[in-house]
Amino acid sequence: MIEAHQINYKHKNFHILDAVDVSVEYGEFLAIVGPNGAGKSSLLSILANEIKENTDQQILFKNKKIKDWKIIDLSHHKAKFSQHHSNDIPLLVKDVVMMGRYPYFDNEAKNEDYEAVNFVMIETDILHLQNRDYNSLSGGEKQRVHLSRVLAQLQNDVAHKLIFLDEPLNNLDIKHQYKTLQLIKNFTAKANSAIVVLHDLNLAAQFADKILLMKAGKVVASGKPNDVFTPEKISETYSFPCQICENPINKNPMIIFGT
Ligand SMILES: Nc1ncnc2c1ncn2[C@@H]1O[C@H](COP(=O)(O)OP(=O)(O)OP(=O)(O)O)[C@@H](O)[C@H]1O
Repeated sequence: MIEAHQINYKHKNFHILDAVDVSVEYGEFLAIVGPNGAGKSSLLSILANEIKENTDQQILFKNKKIKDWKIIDLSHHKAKFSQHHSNDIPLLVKDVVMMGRYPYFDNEAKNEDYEAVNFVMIETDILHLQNRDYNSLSGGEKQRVHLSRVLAQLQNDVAHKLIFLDEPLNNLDIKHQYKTLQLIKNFTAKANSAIVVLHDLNLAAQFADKILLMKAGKVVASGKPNDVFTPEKISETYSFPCQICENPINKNPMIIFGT
C-alpha cells in the first residue's frame, strides 16, 4: 500500500526525521507511538504528501511515487485527520462534514454526497448534532465532527484506501475512544489501511497490527505489539519505568507505568 525508505527531514541543522523506513500493507493498522517531539506528526505529514520541502523522500503509494499522483485522485484514495483543528468555523456541523465531499463536486452537493455525510455522522455518533453551530460544540464533539469529515472523504468505491490519523483520541471520552478505534479497525477489515499516531500504548497494543516506536526522529523498533512492547524498549524510549503483563481478557501486552 505505502512504502517509504530512508525518510530524512531537517530544519536548519536539526534532524526531525533521520533515515526512517515505514511500510504498510493492505488491511493493516499501523500505530506510530513515541514521546513528545519524537517526529510522529512530521512523519505522518510526509507520508500523507503534505510536506515536500527539506525532505528526501522515496514514498511509493500503490507502487507509484506519491508525488506523481494527481492531487484529486489522491484525495479519493487517502485522507488525513490532523492533530490541530480550527476552533472557529462559522458553519453548521453537517456543513463541516460536507467539506470532506469537496473533492467530489464543483458547485452543488449531489445525493450521494448527502448520503455519505449522513452515513458517517451516524458512524461517529454526531447525527444529533448535525444542525448545531460547529463553534458551540465541546472539544470532543468537534473532534468527532472532523473524524466524520475525514471519513466522508473516503466514502467511495475505491478499493484499498488509506487513512492517516494524528492523535484522533484527543478529548474523547472512553466510549468514544473505543468506538473510534473500532471504526478504524472495521475500515482496515475491508482491506483498507490506517496509520494512526497514538499516545495510549495499551490501546495501540489492543487495536494495532503493527507498531512503529520512535524517539528523537529515529525508529527504535517496529513490528507486532508483542515484539515492540517490551519493558526495556518502552522504559528506554520514554525514560520512564514500566512493567508488562498479559492482559487477562485479550492476551495483549498490558503496560503498567511508574513501576
Ligand atoms: N517546522 C519546524 N521547524 C522547527 N522544528 C520543527 C518543525 N516541525 C517539527 N519540529 C520539531 O521536530 C520535532 C518533532 O515534531 P513532531 O511534531 O513531529 O513530534 P511528535 O512526535 O508528533 O510530538 P507530539 O507527541 O508532542 O505531538 C519537535 O522537536 C518539533 O519541535
